Amino acid sequence: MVNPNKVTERLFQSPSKYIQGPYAIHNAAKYLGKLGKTPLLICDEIVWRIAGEELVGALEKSDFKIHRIVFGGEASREEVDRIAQIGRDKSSDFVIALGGGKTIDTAKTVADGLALQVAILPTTASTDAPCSALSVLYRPSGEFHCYTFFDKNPSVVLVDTTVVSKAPARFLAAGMGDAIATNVEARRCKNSTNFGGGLQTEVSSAICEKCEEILFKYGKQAYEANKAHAVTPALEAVVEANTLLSGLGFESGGLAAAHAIHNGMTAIEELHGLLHGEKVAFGTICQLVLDGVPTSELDRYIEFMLSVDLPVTFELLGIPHVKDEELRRVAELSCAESETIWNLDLVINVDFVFGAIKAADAAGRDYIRRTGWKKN
Ligand SMILES: NC(=O)c1ccc[n+]([C@@H]2O[C@H](COP(=O)([O-])OP(=O)(O)OC[C@H]3O[C@@H](n4cnc5c(N)ncnc54)[C@H](O)[C@@H]3O)[C@@H](O)[C@H]2O)c1
Ligand SMILES: [Zn+2]
Repeated sequence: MVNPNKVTERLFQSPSKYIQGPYAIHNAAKYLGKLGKTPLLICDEIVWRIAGEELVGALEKSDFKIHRIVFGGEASREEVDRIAQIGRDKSSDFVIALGGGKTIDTAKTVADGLALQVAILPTTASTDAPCSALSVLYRPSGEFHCYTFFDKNPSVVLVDTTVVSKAPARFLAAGMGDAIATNVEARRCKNSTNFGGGLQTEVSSAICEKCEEILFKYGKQAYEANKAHAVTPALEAVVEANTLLSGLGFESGGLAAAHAIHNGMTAIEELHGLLHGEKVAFGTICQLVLDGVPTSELDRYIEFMLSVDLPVTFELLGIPHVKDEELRRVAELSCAESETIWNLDLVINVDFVFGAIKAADAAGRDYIRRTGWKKN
C-alpha cells in the first residue's frame, strides 16, 4: 500500500448496481436475472431461516434453479476451496452471498476463482464488505491471514432494510464502527495508492466525508430505531453509510492504522467474539491518537462511539487485564510489511503504535470518568 511506483493516475471503482430498500429481497429476480439462472447460494443456517427461504421463494417464482451451500462460518482459503468445488460440480452460472461480512468475502473469492459474477445480499449492515473488489481471509483459527484482490467489484449489491432492521442493533453499531474509520483513515492516505492501485479522486474523499456526516447526524437515532426493528429515514441513511459510502470510500480512499490495528488485534483470542467493526472502532481511536488530534476532536469520536455502545477501552473490549506483551504483539502485527498502516503520512514504528493503543484506552477511560458515562 506504499506508493513505490509513484502512481499519478486517480482511480475510483464501484459495484455495477446498488439497490437498497424495505422488502428489496422480493424484487431480487428483477436484478439478478441478468447474471444467470442457476446460482450457487452461500448462506449459513441462521441466515437461511431469517432471509434464505424468502429469497429462494422469490427467485423460484422466476424460474431460478438454486443450489444452496451451508457456509461454515470462517472466510478461509479452505472454505473457499470446498465451496468452489461444489460450484464447479453443479455448473453454477453465478454466485449469491446472503449474510454477513464473512459469507460475503467467501462468496466473492469463490466467484473470482470460478470466473463468475457475484451478487451480494447483506443481511446486516455490520461491515463495508458488500461493495468492494477484495476479500479479507482468515486462518481457520480466526487469525487474520491476508487481503485478496479481484478484477471486478460485485455486479449487484442488494440490501433489504426490513431484514437489516430485524437483526440485532449490535450489528448496525459494528457497521458504524467500520464506517467511522473510513474518513479518519482516507484523509491520511492522500499520497498513497488505494485498493484499486490509483490515487484518491475528488469523489472518493467527498464520499468519505459524507459517510462520517451521516453517522454523526443519524447514528444514534438509527441505532435506537434498529432496537425497535423500525425502518426509518435515519436507519436507511445509516445502512447506506455503512454499506455503500463506507465501501466505496475505503476502497478508493485507502485504509490506514485503524484497520491495521484491527488486524493485529485478531491475534488476541479473547477478542474473537467481537465483531469486526467493534475492533475497528477501537482501532480508530488509536489512529486518532497517532494523528495527534486535539482532545476536543478525540472526545467527539469517543462520544459518538459510546452513544452506540462501541468499545473505547480495554474493559469495554472485554480485555481489562490485557498484558503489555500482548499489546506489543498487536503493534508488531499492525506494522507488518504488507499492512495499510504504511499509508499514513506519519513516522510509524512499533513503539509509537504500542503507545497509541495504551493511550487510546487511557483516553476512553478519561472521557468516561469526566462525563460519568454509564452503559445502559
Ligand atoms: N472485503 C471487505 O472489503 C471487508 C470490509 C469490511 C469487513 N470485512 C470482513 O467482514 C467480516 C466481518 O463480518 P460481520 O461482522 O458481518 O461478521 P460475520 O460475517 O461473522 O457475521 C456474524 C454473524 O451474524 C449472523 N447474521 C447475519 N445476518 C443476520 C441477521 N439478519 N440477524 C441475525 N444474525 C445475522 C451470521 O449468521 C453470523 O453468525 C470480517 O471477516 C472482516 O474482515 C471485509
Ligand atoms: Zn473494515
